Amino acid sequence: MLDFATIFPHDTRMILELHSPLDMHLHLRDGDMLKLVAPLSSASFAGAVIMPNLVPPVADADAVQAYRQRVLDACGGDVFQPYMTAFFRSYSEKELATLKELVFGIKLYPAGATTNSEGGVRAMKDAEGTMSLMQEMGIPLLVHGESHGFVMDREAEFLDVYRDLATRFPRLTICMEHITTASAVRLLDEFENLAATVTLQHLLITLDDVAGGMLRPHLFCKPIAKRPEDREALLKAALSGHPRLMFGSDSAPHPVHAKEACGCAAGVFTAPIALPRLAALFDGHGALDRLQGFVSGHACSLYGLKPPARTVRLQRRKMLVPDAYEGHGQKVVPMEAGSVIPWSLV
Ligand SMILES: NC(=O)N[C@@H](CC(=O)O)C(=O)O
Ligand SMILES: [Zn+2]
Ligand SMILES: [Zn+2]
Repeated sequence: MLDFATIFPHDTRMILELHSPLDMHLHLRDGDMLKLVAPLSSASFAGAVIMPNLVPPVADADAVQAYRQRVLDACGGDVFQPYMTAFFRSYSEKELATLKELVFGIKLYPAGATTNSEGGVRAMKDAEGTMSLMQEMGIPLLVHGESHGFVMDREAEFLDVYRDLATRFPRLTICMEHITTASAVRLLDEFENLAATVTLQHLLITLDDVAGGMLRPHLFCKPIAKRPEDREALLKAALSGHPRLMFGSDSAPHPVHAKEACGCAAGVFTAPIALPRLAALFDGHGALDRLQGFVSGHACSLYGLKPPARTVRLQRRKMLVPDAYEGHGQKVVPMEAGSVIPWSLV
């Protein structure tokens, strides 16, 4: 695996080759939605960490294996490695031993914090036994880190939980999923066993973009986008190549009728624009050489991943983002629908 992407600046089109890009946090759903969105991820990425918040959640070995097969079937012919996760609950040592062979990690949701998380953890102390087994067995813990407090403060309030877990389980790799605040970026540097993913939207937008003018349902997600200084801190960490910060799109498709509704579902659909939009962002900051690490290298080093060898080529040529993606009776609207991105997949 090469450390750096290959850049061909002499080409007027400017081609960027990414080696085995990975999406470290992805919702593919199931059924017809899975059939529509899986190929849009496998067209760009060599692999992805697949979230388990289906209804019912993916919470045992049989469910993981069956879901993995449905994901592979939906990706068609693309070489794509689904890194499966199981929904956190109290698991026995025997169950964890079986799961360890099948999953990348176990994903903890505080009960009710986000989409399909009702069966999540109600009291963190009930989770300790399983976490301690995970630590012994080397199974990473992925966390949706939000309290049940005021919406803008939920992540900041959860940071004490991360601190506590990182201290009490020093050999457990804990990934703070989709961080949105400057304080979470600072916490990353306090503990070697903490890692984090960050989404495309949280590098680009603030709450102003969601609700500062006309309400933009397709930018509404959990955790909600925060303040300009938070976005700056996330962007700075990503562009500077922070080794424990990884790209995780959190691409979370909901049918258009669930987004354009008086009760709007949380989740931004970014899978098909993620890599071109990231290339445009990193290019705009003169940091294209940092993209390979962000979308693959950091994750491979941290978790010892060996994704399938695949080269994904991007070019500095315009992409018009479709108004919607439709198929299999489903319709989903991507972020930046109808706009032009200066980069595209070759
Ligand atoms: N991010 C979101 O707003 N929604 C995600 C769940 C999650 O990752 O929290 C979803 O599954 O829709
Ligand atoms: Zn989440
Ligand atoms: Zn998510």
